[in-house]
Amino acid sequence: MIRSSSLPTPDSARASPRFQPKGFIPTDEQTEIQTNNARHVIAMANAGAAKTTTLALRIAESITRGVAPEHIVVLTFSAEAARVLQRRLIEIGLEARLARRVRCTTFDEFARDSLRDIEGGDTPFLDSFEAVAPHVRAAVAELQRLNALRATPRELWLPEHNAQIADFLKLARQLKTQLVRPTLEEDETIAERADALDIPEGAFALYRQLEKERDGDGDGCSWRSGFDATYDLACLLGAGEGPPPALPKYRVVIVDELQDMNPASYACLEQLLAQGQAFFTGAGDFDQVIHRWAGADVSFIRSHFGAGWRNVKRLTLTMTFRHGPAMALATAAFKAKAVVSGRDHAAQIAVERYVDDADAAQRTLARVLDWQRRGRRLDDCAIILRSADESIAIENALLEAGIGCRVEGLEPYFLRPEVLMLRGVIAFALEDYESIPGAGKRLQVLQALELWQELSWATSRVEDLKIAATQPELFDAFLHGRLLKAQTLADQAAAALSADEEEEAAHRLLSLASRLRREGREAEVRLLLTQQHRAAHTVAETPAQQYARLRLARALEILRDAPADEPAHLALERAVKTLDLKQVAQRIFIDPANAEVVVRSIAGFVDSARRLGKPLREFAQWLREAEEKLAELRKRKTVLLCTVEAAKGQEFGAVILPFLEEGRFPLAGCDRTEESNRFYVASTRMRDELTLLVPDAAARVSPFVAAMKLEQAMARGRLQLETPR
Ligand SMILES: Nc1ncnc2c1ncn2[C@@H]1O[C@H](COP(=O)(O)OP(=O)(O)OP(=O)(O)O)[C@@H](O)[C@H]1O
Repeated sequence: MIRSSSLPTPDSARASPRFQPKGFIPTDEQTEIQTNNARHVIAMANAGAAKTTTLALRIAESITRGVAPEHIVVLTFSAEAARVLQRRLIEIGLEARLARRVRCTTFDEFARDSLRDIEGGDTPFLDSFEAVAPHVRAAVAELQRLNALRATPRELWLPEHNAQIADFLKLARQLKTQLVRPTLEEDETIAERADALDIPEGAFALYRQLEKERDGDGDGCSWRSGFDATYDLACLLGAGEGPPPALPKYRVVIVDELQDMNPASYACLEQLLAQGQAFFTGAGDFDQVIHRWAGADVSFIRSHFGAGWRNVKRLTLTMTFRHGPAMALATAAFKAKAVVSGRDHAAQIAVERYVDDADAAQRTLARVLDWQRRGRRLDDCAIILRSADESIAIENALLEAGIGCRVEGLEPYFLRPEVLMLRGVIAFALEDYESIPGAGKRLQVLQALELWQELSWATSRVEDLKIAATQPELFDAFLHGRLLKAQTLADQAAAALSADEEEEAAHRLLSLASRLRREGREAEVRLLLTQQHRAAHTVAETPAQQYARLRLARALEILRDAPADEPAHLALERAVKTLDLKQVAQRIFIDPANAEVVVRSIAGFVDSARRLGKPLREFAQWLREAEEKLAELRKRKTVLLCTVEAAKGQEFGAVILPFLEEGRFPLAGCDRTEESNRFYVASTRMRDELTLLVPDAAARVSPFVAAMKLEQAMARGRLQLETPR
């Protein structure tokens, strides 16, 4: 490994950095960071002030000075930011073959990889609240059991419903980012600790119980969900029993999005720096904290970051290069801070009023078309949404206009399980399986139907679903043999087995029966067969499954009985009402916000039928064609439809922000400062043009728009451009 001579900069190199980027000349501030001798360099700066670019310069400089790319690691909070930095290395002119060898990853991914090395194997990863919820329920049941055994059982708040479980899981994640261990001090009680943490006693008791379960029976951690790895690694590194486990020894450690760090990720970073005796450079912007839900802890970072380190240089990047003075001034007004533009460009900022969502979608589309008409690249235009479920009207408008769109941070609403499920219902009602193109899509539809009918099927049975998806006859058999048939004890048992296991079980039964017969034990044979007969005929479905089955049968009848020339949306509205999807969503999804999304995406789906005005069969045909068209459009340049979180770190020639209404952005019920940070992130993604879509009624307009003091910013911006520097 290349050691200490690799980064400290000789005076000659300081005067003229050896790495020269392509396409721009670094400012003195950038050069200072690129070539600095200090072991720790920290740069906090505004949006667009070249943080990512300068970190890329620093990396390229290290490589130019002989550090192997493999000895450099970039850590970020979001995967997108890691990708952006890796791309930026190439954009500034570092050879792609070198850039690709630099490890750019998230803190949690890094922690997961490190734990895999330390523990010598993979730990199952649960990637959603839905996947973790059964463990929470089991822990609640265990706590209730233990509590009942006490001489005087305590009154504990324990989550029962999905929404409460979601709240608990969010709280548990916060505790972990703060490195709150489940263990108690000597003589400390659970109630005392809960009190100190300012959380209900039951919540802390459950946190302890769940962590105990996750810890496994002494044979290692039994599962992890998001951010658990960072917490586990931080705990392991800080355990204090002997030397900490070895981490990969990096010579240069780079952190982008520094503001999103928390005590757990900081603990991992400190060890990484210490073990590799690494040089550190980090950059961030406190106004871009939008991940407090995931433990981003500004006060901790402000007060602790680098506090115990020696040889720390805090440097600044004062100019934004992303946009011209008008936008810089609007941002300065919005965040009440100094923002200076280093770009001579007259940014266009337009505010447009809309009457309703459909109108906002049409105006968004008009902006995109105008951008395209002026010869600008579609993929340099982004529509940024506060909430993923606001995409529906816009997706419909883009699709109808033949504009291809790619999504980040959200799922196209056509692929949401509730819409896939409805498409399955339509296909079954019309007996037109071809309306769902391709076996892959049909498989997704079958899986969505399973989910919505609240049926469980062993993962090993996915193969059966795949086969059903390829053959129309089996697709139909799935409807009658699985979805519309009351589940029996035998079905239940079979569902838990793979196809091979089921065959083996049947074979075992036959062998047993024939052996008993050979041995003349007829009574036992009869008993065996009676048991089997009973299992095959005893209905064993939950009330929810029965309700879902009857509702599905009724919805199919409604669609089949619809007059052939009736516009599809009327029959669909009746079917959707019968399916009662909102209530089912509240049961299936852990986060209550999901139930709202379900209602909105179904409404969007029915709305596309309403606008088309055609009968069901033609609507199904249109869906198929629309889907094929979409796939075709995606191969060309596409406009980006994304959430604020996904847009972070990126930049676009044109940015459109629709639905800027009080209650929608800022989103009702969310922390106001964080909402303001989100708006700051979203609006500062623009390079040349920004469109702000606001409601017609002035009283409903998002206060964020007024806070930008646009008229003033644009007038002063123009003046700045006209005045020679
Ligand atoms: N010296 C320079 N001259 C001109 N343009 C520059 C210079 N340095 C960086 N840029 C450009 O400025 C823009 C913003 O840079 P960058 O993305 O690095 O900012 P950032 O601070 O990381 O932004 P954010 O935090 O908002 O994601 C990019 O288009 C980049 O190419």
